[in-house]
Amino acid sequence: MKYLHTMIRVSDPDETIRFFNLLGLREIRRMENEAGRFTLIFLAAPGDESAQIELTHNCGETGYAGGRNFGHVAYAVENIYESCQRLADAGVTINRPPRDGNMAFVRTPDGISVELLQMGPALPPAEPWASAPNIGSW
Ligand SMILES: C[C@@H](O)C(=O)SC[C@H](NC(=O)CC[C@H](N)C(=O)O)C(=O)NCC(=O)O
Ligand code: NI
Repeated sequence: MKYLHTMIRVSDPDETIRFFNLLGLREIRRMENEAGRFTLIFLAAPGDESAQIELTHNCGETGYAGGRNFGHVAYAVENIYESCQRLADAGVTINRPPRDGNMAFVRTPDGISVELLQMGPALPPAEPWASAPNIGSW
């Protein structure tokens, strides 16, 4: 068996694509279904195209409230501080800052939790992250 993708339903596909673009993912294909009034958009990191996230947008459907049964999707990043700074500069809330130089959590525009993990060993503590508080329900 081979892992293919995780699917999340999204209220605003363009806003969600912009979010994942900040993480370095790029759209690799999309499927419009006129009859079903939905669009599927697949994104992956260049060089890691086999690990995809599928965005499902149902026309006119918004206001998703996250089910407790879904946890998060996780990505390994080259530099957790640079990734979080890029997200923060773009207005994304860093809900669980990388105080330990290793792990951070953010959320997609619909509130899906995304874990960011430092590739390899944790980085040394660095401000502003070392003393940054959790934000929101974390
Ligand atoms: C292409 C393949 O990866 C799919 O996931 S298609 C699965 C299919 N999706 C839809 O019908 C999208 C619109 C639907 N209204 C929805 O919101 O899912 C499907 O069977 N979805 C049902 C599901 O529970 O995933
Ligand atoms: Ni699917």
